[in-house]
Amino acid sequence: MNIAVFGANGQLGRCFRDVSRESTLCYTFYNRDQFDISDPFSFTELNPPDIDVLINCAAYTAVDQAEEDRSTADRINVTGAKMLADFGVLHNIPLIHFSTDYVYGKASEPISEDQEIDPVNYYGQSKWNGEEEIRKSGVSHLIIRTSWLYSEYGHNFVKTMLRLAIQHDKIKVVHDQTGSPTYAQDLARAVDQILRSADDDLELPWGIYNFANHGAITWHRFAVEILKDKAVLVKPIPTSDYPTLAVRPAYSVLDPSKFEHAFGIDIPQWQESLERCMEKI
Ligand SMILES: NC(=O)C1=CN([C@@H]2O[C@H](COP(=O)(O)OP(=O)(O)OC[C@H]3O[C@@H](n4cnc5c(N)ncnc54)[C@H](OP(=O)(O)O)[C@@H]3O)[C@@H](O)[C@H]2O)C=CC1
Ligand SMILES: Cc1cn([C@H]2C[C@H](O)[C@@H](COP(=O)(O)OP(=O)(O)O[C@H]3O[C@@H](C)C(=O)[C@@H](O)[C@H]3O)O2)c(=O)[nH]c1=O
Repeated sequence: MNIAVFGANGQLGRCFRDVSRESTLCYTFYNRDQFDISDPFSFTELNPPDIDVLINCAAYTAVDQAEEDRSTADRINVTGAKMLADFGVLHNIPLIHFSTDYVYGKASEPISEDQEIDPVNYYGQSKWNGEEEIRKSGVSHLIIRTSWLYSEYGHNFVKTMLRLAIQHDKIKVVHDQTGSPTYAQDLARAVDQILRSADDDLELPWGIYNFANHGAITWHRFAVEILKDKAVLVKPIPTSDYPTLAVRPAYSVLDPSKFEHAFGIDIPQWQESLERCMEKI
């Protein structure tokens, strides 16, 4: 099975590169310089008969910047997603795409896929609009909504905390936002597992799924766990003391049970996954 991965130099893309080294599947990776998902000319470089599955790791993920640069967020998260979906429809190639917990509205208990959509920020809105384009296109798709992704690669909260701990003896982190930290390697491995166990016709239970490591934690407690071996004070603060351009949800814990049941994959607890990641950083 031949798989084309776009946005291959982002953190999730790089986790797919790691997973591909131990996989029986044949992956081809395209970084942004090699393939811009929002540029129609990029698509002329692809040879459809050589591709069985499209995996889209490309996205505009700068949550605060998206508030002020909506057109770029739209170009990548909406138009880019649409162009990949249209390419998939034209050549009958399924698309695996990633979305975010930030598409959901207010919640107070673990969020399932049928929870109301009501993004609290523009990044979330653009990701939702991208999802809609994929659904409308008619392409066979998995849209996997994940949250609080981190890994040894790229920009993420775990690496930011480790960097701040070198620069400061006190870090302030919000204690009133709760979510599900998710190790990007677990997500890439799970997708590879799904594709390895698919039949030749690639008959999969297409649709929308949540994927997050099990467990719920605040950003503050997560920072404390990341920095437990460091000589740094992690002070809990309310969100009002950490003003940002974009609003973040107060409660954003994803329920991944639909994914686990559909694909027979057990997703680890966040503590176990964080430990594996920290060993690699
Ligand atoms: N990070 C997180 O916490 C979460 C992420 N997600 C979703 O998971 C997916 C993967 O995210 P993650 O790996 O963390 O994101 P990253 O920001 O680490 O990676 C995104 C990649 O997309 C590339 N890219 C941007 N625009 C284009 C374009 N027009 N064409 C091709 N490539 C492009 C970027 O290139 P460059 O490096 O040059 O900018 C970057 O390498 C995304 O869909 C994201 O929305 C969901 C929930 C949480
Ligand atoms: C760096 C820092 C952040 N914070 C707060 C701000 C914010 O509320 C929270 C997390 O900050 P970040 O900027 O890392 O988080 P953010 O960019 O909002 O992370 C999100 O990224 C997108 C792409 C997603 O899809 C989401 O699932 C989520 O992972 O921690 C502090 O309180 N203190 C700090 O020193």
